[in-house]
Parts: sequence; structure tokens; C-alpha cells
Amino acid sequence: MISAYTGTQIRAAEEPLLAAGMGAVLMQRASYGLANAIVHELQARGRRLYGASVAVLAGKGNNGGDGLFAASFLAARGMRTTAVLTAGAAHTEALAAFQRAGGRVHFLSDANASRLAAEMARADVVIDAVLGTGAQGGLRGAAAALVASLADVRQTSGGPELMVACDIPSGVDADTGEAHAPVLSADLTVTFGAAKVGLLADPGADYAGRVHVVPIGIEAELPWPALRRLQPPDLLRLLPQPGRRAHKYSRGVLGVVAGSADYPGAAVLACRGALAAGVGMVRYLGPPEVAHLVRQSCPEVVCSAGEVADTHVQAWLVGSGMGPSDSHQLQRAHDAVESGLPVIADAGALPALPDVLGPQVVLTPHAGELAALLKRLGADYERSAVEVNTLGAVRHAAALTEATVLLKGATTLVASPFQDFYSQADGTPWLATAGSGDVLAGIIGALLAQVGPDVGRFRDAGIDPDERWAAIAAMGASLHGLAGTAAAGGGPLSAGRIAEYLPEVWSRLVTPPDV
Ligand SMILES: NC(=O)C1=CN([C@@H]2O[C@H](COP(=O)(O)OP(=O)(O)OC[C@H]3O[C@@H](n4cnc5c(N)ncnc54)[C@H](O)[C@@H]3O)[C@@H](O)[C@H]2O)[C@@H](O)CC1
Ligand SMILES: [K+]
Repeated sequence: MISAYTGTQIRAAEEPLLAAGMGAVLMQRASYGLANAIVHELQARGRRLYGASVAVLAGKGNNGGDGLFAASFLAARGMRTTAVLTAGAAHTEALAAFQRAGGRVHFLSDANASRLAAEMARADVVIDAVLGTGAQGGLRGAAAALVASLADVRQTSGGPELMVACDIPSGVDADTGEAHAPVLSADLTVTFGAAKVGLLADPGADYAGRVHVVPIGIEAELPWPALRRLQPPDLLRLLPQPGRRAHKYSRGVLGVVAGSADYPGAAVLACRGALAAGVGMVRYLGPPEVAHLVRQSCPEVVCSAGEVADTHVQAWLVGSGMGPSDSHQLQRAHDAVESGLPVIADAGALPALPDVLGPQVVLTPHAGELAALLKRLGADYERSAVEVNTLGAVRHAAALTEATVLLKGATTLVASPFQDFYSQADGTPWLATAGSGDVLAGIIGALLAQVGPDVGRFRDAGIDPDERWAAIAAMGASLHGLAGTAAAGGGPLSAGRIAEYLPEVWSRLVTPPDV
């Protein structure tokens, strides 16, 4: 499990160590870790360190100090070092160390910003150390001009080979992941003490590249994380495993209310996702023509035209492939939510449910659907407003609906109404394909149906059993991403193949390939 913290939490964790006079030690650990990460990255790329060039964009705060100290370590390994001081001043000891190690210093001004950008673009490595957790908003003035022009040069004519963000890409909000343009896109972010929330939420994650955490000794002071990310060992620990005496009913039955005359395939894909994710049985309720197609494609599914009240299940999936005119299906979706059972509510069900739900109801909107949901509940959001602050939007929706809300995207965010957050990014852009969300709904539905009353495994993994719904949604997103990545194999993908690959991905989690 990766734990991420807000900038404020990190600064509070540093406080006792700073009060004990350890500020310089923390900075040495951070900057040494940054230099080492750059050395490893260059070595992994087969690059010689000696004679390679590194340029630091250094702000006046401690983030700039980290960058300058790191460059002085790199100078000791034979790298040629240049710094651009973006604020006319710099951390005193770090600048002195940088100059002692032979680094060249430029002072940024409006007049030289584009010339310095062109010079920095010729470096092998650029360290972005303008703003860290102490940032208020984004880059301004000459620093913004320098970064905009460097980003431009990089996009048009390439170079520098390696862009490294010190702690966080400057301009990304460590607490939310909002990005105040211009922001340099890093290949690697070396972050100190622990991951920052803003590195694991879009759009910040777009700029972070690979995230490497350098421990600096504040770990014991860290509070409960603001956001978490499940990793394969967590899935292994949390996924249901059938007992020896299990039967199909004890394994969990999922009721599916999905599909319509216009979108019958959504019901099929949702059922395939559910079957692939280990549910004991799927019962489909819906129009006869959709049921016919479901039977043809998934003979395992038990189909009927019955009602929710007469259908014995452990969880419901509602909404995939349904529209506003599917009144009977929408009534069933409503009844499923009213049953108090765990429900995954997708697509067409989202506009039709009661305003206030419960944590056992998992809503799975994409950005546009989330904006519409928030608007319906009186919050003023457009799709673009969701996209610039995904974490803020998903938090807001969970607070208003009192449901668990999963926002689909390159990074999938899950918010519980108890303000517990997960971020999963196990997928591939190839997953952005029609029907992919229907399969995700099926997977989450299957996990909800299988969770059962034995929730000790959640407690053992540091998850409050009452808040397990958000973890289950995150597990579903992770499985969906892993299966999609495996199915795509680097190339295109159609949604049905996500379900085809899921059992193999699951079994690889249980039995890693080297065992
Ligand atoms: N506090 C600590 O003990 C440690 C901090 N570390 C580093 O310190 C960073 C935080 O340092 P600071 O608190 O000095 O803050 P930053 O280095 O993030 O920058 C804040 C400085 O820039 C100014 N500033 C804020 N927003 C600005 C903007 N939009 N445009 C221009 N200037 C702006 C502030 O007035 C302040 O002087 C971390 O990100 C990390 O890199 C590490 O060295 C580890 C130890
Ligand atoms: K930075």
C-alpha cells in the first residue's frame, strides 16, 4: 500500500525534527536521495555520469536548497552543473555548496528567460526545484516564462533527456493535484518523506512521471494518510478466496440491472466482468431482448424479467447501458438501492437515484457524469472543473451523496463519505474504449457480492471495516487496470478482453510467476 500525505501533513511531521535542530540533516537526506535517484536513472539508461550535464532551476526556498545540494553531490560524480536562480536568492548553505563544487550560477530575469531556457534544454538532466510543499499557487513572472519556454523547446525539439521534479513538479498543488500552468512534465519525481497526494491525483499525476520516495526519517511522525493506493500484495490479502465447503450461494450472488434496447451489450459486458471476478452466480433482470443476448453470450447467467424484491442476491449492479426512458429498469435500480444491500450504480442510474445514499452504494461516474451529478445536487461544476481538480470533485460528491464515489480516469480516484481516499493507476490508455466501464462495474459488483460478513481481512490491512466499500471499489479499479494492461499487451484492446484476462491476472496475484 502506498500512503500519500498533504504538504501540510508532511510539514507537520517535519516539525518536531526541525525543532530538534535536524533541519540540515533532513535536507542532506533529501538531496542525497535525489542525487542518487538521478545517478541510478542515468546508469539504467546506460549513460556515463562523468561529463554529463545537469541544470537546476532553483527557487529561494528549501525546495531550491534540495536541488542545489543534489547538484553539488552530482558534481562530485563528475557531472557539469549549472543553476538558474529563479527568485534572485537561494538557500544560503546550499548555494555555497553548489558553488564550492564548481557550479555555474545564472540569475533569472525577464530579459534572459528564453535564452536560459534554450541553454537548459541542452543539459542532459534538468532538476525542477523552484517550488515544493511551500508553494502558494503556481509559477509567476520570469520563472513562469522560463518554464513555459523550456516545456515548449522540449516538446518541439527534444532535450533535456531527463527531467526530474524535486519533491513535486513546481506548480502542482501537493494537497490536491491541481496544476497551475506552466508546469514541467517530469520523467521522474523524487519526493521526500512520503508520497504527496498531488502526485497521485490528476492532473498532478500527469506531470509527475514515475514517483520515487526517499525516506528522510519523518516516517514515525506521519499521521493517518490522506490518500492510499493499493498494490498487488494488498489485492492478494483482500481478495475473497472460496472456503473448501463453499457453494455458489455462499460465494455471493450478484443481481444485474443493466442494458436496454439501445445498449444491450452493456449488460453482456457487465455480466462478463462479474463472472470473471469470481462471483458465485449472476442473476440478470431486464427486458427480454437484452436477457436473450445475455443468455447467448453468457450462458452462466440466470435471466428473468422479475423484480428486485423477489430476487435473492448479496449485491446489485445497476445502470450500465440504461437511459432516462428505461423506466422499468430505473425503478429496479431505485429498488436495489432502497434494499440496503451493497450496490454499484453506473451510467444511466446516476441521474435517477435518491440524492442521499449510503457508503455501501458505489457510484462510478466519469468526469462528465460526475459534473452532472454535482450540478443536480446544487454544486456548480462543469466537466472541465472536475478535470482540473479531480480529488476536490470526488470528495465533494461523496460528502453530498454520503455514498462511495469512484471517478474513472487515467488515475481512478475513490472517495468514501468518511473522507477515506484511494487512487489507482494500474491501467493503460488503451482502456479508454467503449464498454470498458461496463466491465469495471461488473468487477466491482462481483467483489461487493463476495465481501460477506467476514471483514477481518480489511481490518488486518489497516482498513476500517465500515469503510471497506471504498477499498472494494479501489480493488475493482486495480483489477480492471491490471487485466486491461495484460490484455492490451501494449496494443489496442476491446472491452470484452479485459474480462477474458482477469482470471489470469487474479491467479498471478495468488501465485506470483517466480514461485
Ligand atoms: N521542511 C523540511 O524540513 C524539509 C523540506 N524539504 C524541502 O523543502 C520544501 C519546502 O520548502 P519551503 O517551505 O521552503 O517552500 P518551497 O521551497 O516550496 O518554496 C517556498 C518559497 O517560495 C515562495 N513561494 C511560494 N509560492 C510561490 C510562488 N507561487 N511563486 C514564487 N515563489 C513562491 C515562498 O515565499 C517561499 O520562500 C519541500 O518541498 C522539500 O523539497 C526537504 O529538504 C526535506 C526537509
Ligand atoms: K519542485
